Amino acid sequence: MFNIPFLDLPPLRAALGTVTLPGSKSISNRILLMAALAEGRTEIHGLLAADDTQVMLESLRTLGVQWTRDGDTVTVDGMGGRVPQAQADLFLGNAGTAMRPLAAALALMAARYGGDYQLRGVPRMHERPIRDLVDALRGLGCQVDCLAQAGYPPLRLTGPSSLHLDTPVRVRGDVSSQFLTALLMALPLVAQRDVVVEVEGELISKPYIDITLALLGRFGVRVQRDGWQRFTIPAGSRLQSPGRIHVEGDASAASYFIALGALAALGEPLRIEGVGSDALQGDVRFADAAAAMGADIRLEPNALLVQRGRWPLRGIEWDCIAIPDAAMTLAVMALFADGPSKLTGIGSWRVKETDRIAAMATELRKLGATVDEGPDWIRVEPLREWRPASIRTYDDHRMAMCFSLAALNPLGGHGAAPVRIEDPACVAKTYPDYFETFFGLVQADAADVPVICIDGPTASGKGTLADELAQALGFWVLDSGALYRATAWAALQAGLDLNDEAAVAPLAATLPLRFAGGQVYLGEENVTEALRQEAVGLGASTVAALPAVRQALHALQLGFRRVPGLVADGRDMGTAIFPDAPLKVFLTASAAQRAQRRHKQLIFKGVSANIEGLLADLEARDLRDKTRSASPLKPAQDARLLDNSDLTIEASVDQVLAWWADQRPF
Ligand SMILES: Nc1ncnc2c1ncn2[C@@H]1O[C@H](COP(=O)(O)OP(=O)(O)OP(=O)(O)O)[C@@H](O)[C@H]1O
Ligand SMILES: Nc1ccn([C@H]2C[C@H](O)[C@@H](COP(=O)(O)O)O2)c(=O)n1
Repeated sequence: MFNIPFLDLPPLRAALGTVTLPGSKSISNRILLMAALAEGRTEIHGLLAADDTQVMLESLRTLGVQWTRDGDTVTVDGMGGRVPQAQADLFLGNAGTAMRPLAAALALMAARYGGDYQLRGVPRMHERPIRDLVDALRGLGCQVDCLAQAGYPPLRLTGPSSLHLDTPVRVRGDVSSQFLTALLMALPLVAQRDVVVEVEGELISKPYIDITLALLGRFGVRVQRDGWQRFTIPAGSRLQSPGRIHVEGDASAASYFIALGALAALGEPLRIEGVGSDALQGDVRFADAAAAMGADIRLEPNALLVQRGRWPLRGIEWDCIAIPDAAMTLAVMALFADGPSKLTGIGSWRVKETDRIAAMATELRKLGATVDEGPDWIRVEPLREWRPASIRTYDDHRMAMCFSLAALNPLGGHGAAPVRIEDPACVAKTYPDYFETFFGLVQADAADVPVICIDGPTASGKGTLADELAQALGFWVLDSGALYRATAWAALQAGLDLNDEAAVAPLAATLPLRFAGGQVYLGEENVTEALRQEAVGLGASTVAALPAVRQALHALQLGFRRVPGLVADGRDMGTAIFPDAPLKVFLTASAAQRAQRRHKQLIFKGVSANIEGLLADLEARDLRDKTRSASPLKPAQDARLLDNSDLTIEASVDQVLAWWADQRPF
């Protein structure tokens, strides 16, 4: 996950490949709660691993429910209708799918058996209304207190108290369908007689109620539904584990990849695995809206294949009442259309992680779009001239994910503007690896992918600086010295003369080199430590002087220029490999300082070294690197010089980040 203040996306041109969706958030949290309330043990496969499911799991643990995790399988020992802990204080972050159902289940259990539970969350959770559920629970006889503001969390649920199950429970359905879901999941706990729930007002997000009913069915509870106004939980209903259950892929998350396919899968379709025509989730109907905009979509039972169809996309008017979460993606797709698009039925956006209508309108305007909004609708004009924009995400995972699609702007006409996503880690709520997955599918012109070059002599701190910059910006790193070191090491292993260009160059051209998890492998062998030996460094300096070796490693180095960007460390990054890089830094420090740093580094690793010897080796290496004819070590004409002899690592990093910030258009 990119746990950094912002992530810059370069302009993107195409998409290709296969994505396997993470488990659905809505299904994961419903199943977790039902499994916890049920009798018996439930093995849940494909559970979403994200913040919202984590808060549910932790809350269940606090309540005394036993569970274990093995990869994406979680096994829950059901508590059979009675919470082991009669008292608990639960923190539920901003997870509506945890707050509402837990509130209903714990209120009923406190009423029946006695108890004292407090439910709280992040500040935004305390602004999200829960009055309709509180009113319904109070109507049932539960004791529910709003601890701060009436109608909002935090809540305190206490008991015992007498429940009135003989008259229908009334709940409003026009703010959030989660209130009804919460009651439907909790009421089987007390259904000694038929319990009737009546919905007041037009029920929104009906497909989510379908999911609830289908999952209750898997847990042995057959709710009778009369239209969308009346639901009966039959007397004697009890949640019983189905044994094993599988969580289907997240259909709301699929919307980003459906859009990606519609915009940018030009030759062959993007394959999206985890949801398809068999999906329980209503958000899969997002595919209808995308198709209406012109996407070419094929459905398989558990997969979607999407490519660009009509182009530009068609502007649409769409009632999104059934697909509120996925509908945000349509608002960004609308930028690529041939006319305006109007999305209606999205009043619930106002009470989600943020006021999504306001947030969406504000951020689309930053890109240059004309946007109108109303209480429950938004109208977006297509964009002709794209502006680089820094997108605020409001701690809302869906803002971050759907605005990643704005980086496809070169496809929209006169674009090619980078897009900055602020606080990209907010995707942790439902899709921690979203950006990694996205980057694995998209393609950009190499010239659009930014590179920061850090060249300089040995032990000046290039590698340290490159790693820190890459970490701060979410970029890839190229340690080009490792390629020369690996060549020297392989040549030494093969008993070659390091000056034998004809023998060493073919070795460089076919190096089975692999970087993984901060380690360097040659074939199956981990050579990380071996390559850092001083003798190998000196050997690298020798083979690096051979033009055929440099030529053999050229294409390999270019291949590291990948979305979202690269920090490249070496001797000729700015002069020979990435001459068009937007920022080149030539990093130096006095030879005495560098010898001292290397000495400290070696002693720390437990390698004995003497400072005079190191200084002599380092000066010999400098001389060879600077005086060779092929790509000698020297600053590029447009390089910024940074002498860090008297700078800390942090100060060097801050300086380069400041130079980088000056270049960015945000
Ligand atoms: N500004 C700095 N101040 C003090 N120490 C530093 C500074 N920058 C780097 N160092 C330390 O110097 C040592 C050498 O740094 P590093 O390995 O990054 O150099 P390098 O230029 O990449 O070397 P090489 O070219 O040999 O790979 C490390 O122990 C690092 O922590
Ligand atoms: N782009 C590069 C990177 C490295 N070299 C040579 C010169 C160095 O002495 C040797 C080892 O590099 P290090 O790991 O110390 O950065 O490799 C080069 O010529 N060009």
